[in-house]
Amino acid sequence: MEGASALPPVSFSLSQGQCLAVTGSNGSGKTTLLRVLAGLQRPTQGAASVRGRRCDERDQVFRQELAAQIGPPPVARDLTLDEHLRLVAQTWRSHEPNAPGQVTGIVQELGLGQLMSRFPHQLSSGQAQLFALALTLVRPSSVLVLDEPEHRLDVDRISMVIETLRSRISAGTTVVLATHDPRVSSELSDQTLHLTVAA
Ligand SMILES: Nc1ncnc2c1ncn2[C@@H]1O[C@H](COP(=O)(O)OP(=O)(O)OP(=O)(O)O)[C@@H](O)[C@H]1O
Repeated sequence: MEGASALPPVSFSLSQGQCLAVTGSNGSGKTTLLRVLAGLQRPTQGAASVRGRRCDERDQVFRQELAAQIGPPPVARDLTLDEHLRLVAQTWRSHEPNAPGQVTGIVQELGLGQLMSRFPHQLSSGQAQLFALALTLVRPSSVLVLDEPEHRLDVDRISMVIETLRSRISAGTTVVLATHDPRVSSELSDQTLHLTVAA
């Protein structure tokens, strides 16, 4: 619809190690807000910044700060999960001697060990969701932006994701997540931003 607003006016700031849960009904603008924060979309009004730097995915300094999982990630059909994760870890952590250890740790945290030799198209939808999260966590970041990290997960896997994110937040990572799950919001967030459908 021409002239329709995808996101109502919002304003917030977060300190290091805080978690904001963005809630609201379908179409209220959660993903749009996350896309703005991830620098994938410019707001038509207002501004978003991370550590004083405008959100822009083309800015390499910004990209080093913020990792986002918004929708399914692009994947290579002929690389296994293990190869994907090692590729991302080696790209972002080339100067870290323990880059392979980072992959192992995340695979364990998210219970993906049995799936590492599969291709992405051989995963269930919930397994694909966990893999997408692993791809996001395997690279360094001080800010995580996650769109419905509980999407398609069973209750045990949601607990696993909550624990994984809780440990990142305790270690100082700032998290902004959109969620439809009150448990994710109540167990992780310091602040909640509830969006209502823009007029
Ligand atoms: N590519 C697009 N082009 C035009 N309008 C869009 C586009 N993507 C989303 N919108 C519109 O922007 C508004 C906000 O959508 P958004 O995806 O941010 O909502 P959401 O809160 O994440 O919804 P959900 O809970 O269903 O994921 C909706 O009215 C939607 O129809």
